[in-house]
Amino acid sequence: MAIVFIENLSVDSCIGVYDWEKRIRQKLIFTIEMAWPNKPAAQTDDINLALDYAKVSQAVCDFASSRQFELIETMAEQVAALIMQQFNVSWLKIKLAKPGAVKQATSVGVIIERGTLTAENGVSN
Ligand SMILES: Nc1nc2c(c(=O)[nH]1)N=C([C@H](O)[C@@H](O)CO)CN2
Repeated sequence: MAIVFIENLSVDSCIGVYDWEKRIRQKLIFTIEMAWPNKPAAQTDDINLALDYAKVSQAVCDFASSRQFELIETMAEQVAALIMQQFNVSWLKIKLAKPGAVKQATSVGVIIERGTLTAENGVSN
């Protein structure tokens, strides 16, 4: 199985349920795992056959920093859809943390998994 991952991608976003939150920007931290058949890229050493984690990271930053939602659930869902559509990813897992949200906790957030793992998208060798 092959997974391309992005760990602790930090983005400032306008996110939150309460009125005061709609007037500020808060830190969101994305950790993303994406299934990808890595063998073609590894065998040819060709970035065009790889899932480019730099391009995915930029797309997530651009999206999350320019959109406004109340719930982190909505943000996670929309980012999942963006990655799956724009980068042809058929399975992914996103952990989205909002570290400043609960004073007594290091972090809070959601984890979602979308799509299916198949032999074609990376579950097997
Ligand atoms: N499951 C969720 N619970 C809460 C969310 C959220 O997005 N998902 N958001 C808030 C507030 O915006 C909070 O972050 C303010 O401290 C509360 N609970």
